[in-house]
Amino acid sequence: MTVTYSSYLKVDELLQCQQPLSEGPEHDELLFIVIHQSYELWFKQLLHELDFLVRLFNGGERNRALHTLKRVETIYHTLIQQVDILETLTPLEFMSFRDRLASASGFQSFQFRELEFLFGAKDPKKLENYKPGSEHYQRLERRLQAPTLWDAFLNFLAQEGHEIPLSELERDFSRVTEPSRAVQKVLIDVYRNDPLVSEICEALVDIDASLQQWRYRHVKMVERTIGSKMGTGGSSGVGYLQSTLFKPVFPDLWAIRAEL
Ligand code: HEM
Ligand SMILES: N[C@@H](CC(=O)c1ccccc1NC=O)C(=O)O
Repeated sequence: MTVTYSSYLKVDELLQCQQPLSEGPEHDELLFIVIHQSYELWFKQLLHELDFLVRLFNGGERNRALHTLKRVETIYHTLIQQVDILETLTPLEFMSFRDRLASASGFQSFQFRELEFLFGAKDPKKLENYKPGSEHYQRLERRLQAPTLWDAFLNFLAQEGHEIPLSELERDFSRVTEPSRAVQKVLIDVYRNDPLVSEICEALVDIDASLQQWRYRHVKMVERTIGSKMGTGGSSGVGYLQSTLFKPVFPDLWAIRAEL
């Protein structure tokens, strides 16, 4: 069969995937679904790029790593911009279908959790939201045990001849990355002596800043939409989301800035 725009992109299948639950249905529910589905598609693309990036770091491919980092950052930029659209959803518009969401919540986005794990925000408690043995559980379990993007970067630095302690390279990957003074000393040296690798460091800082910015935009959007209501996922809502702010995923890159 000839390939056409619709057959290649599976447009008919794609357009079947937006199924509002409200009576009517309520006008604004479609926007809510479309926004979330587009986030999930971009999460898929980000996981694809970041898995590739881990391989590029392990293979010492500095130029392609930098190129991929720039693409990742551009996608995050778009994800942050998308919050603008959701901010046009007023509290009354959201309330017109919110009860239909029952206990469903962004809490349950397994791709979001996979991204967190890849960035090093490891937390076995996050698995409790999924059924043991299910595909989503297995995906998360695999990511919990796997080296993070930062681990791959440290591996790359070690291959380039930098003195990364063995305790960092062979750490327990299922744990959060802790700041390390030895790594910070290497990074300071990189910033002073290796322009391309320092550009890679800056691209990592850009991404870290974007992750934090997304959280900030999400919590302010939530605050204007549901105020102090509890979250459908069972958390306190805005208060819980505020507690997730200002946690960098690459703390060593922030720690050294006063010494540069
Ligand atoms: C009107 C729009 C939205 C509202 C009112 C909202 C509200 C909330 C609330 C209250 C929570 C806390 C968990 C809970 O108890 O439910 C939460 C978590 C979350 N939301 Fe949203 N959200 C909205 C849109 C989005 C969008 C578009 C995304 C993109 C995928 C998203 C992703 C997430 C994620 C990933 C979490 C978990 C955060 C974490 O645990 O660190 N949300 N949201
Ligand atoms: N947690 C939100 C509901 C919500 O936003 C949501 C519900 C189902 C699927 C995705 C969602 N988005 C992010 O949390 C609330 O408490 O209103």
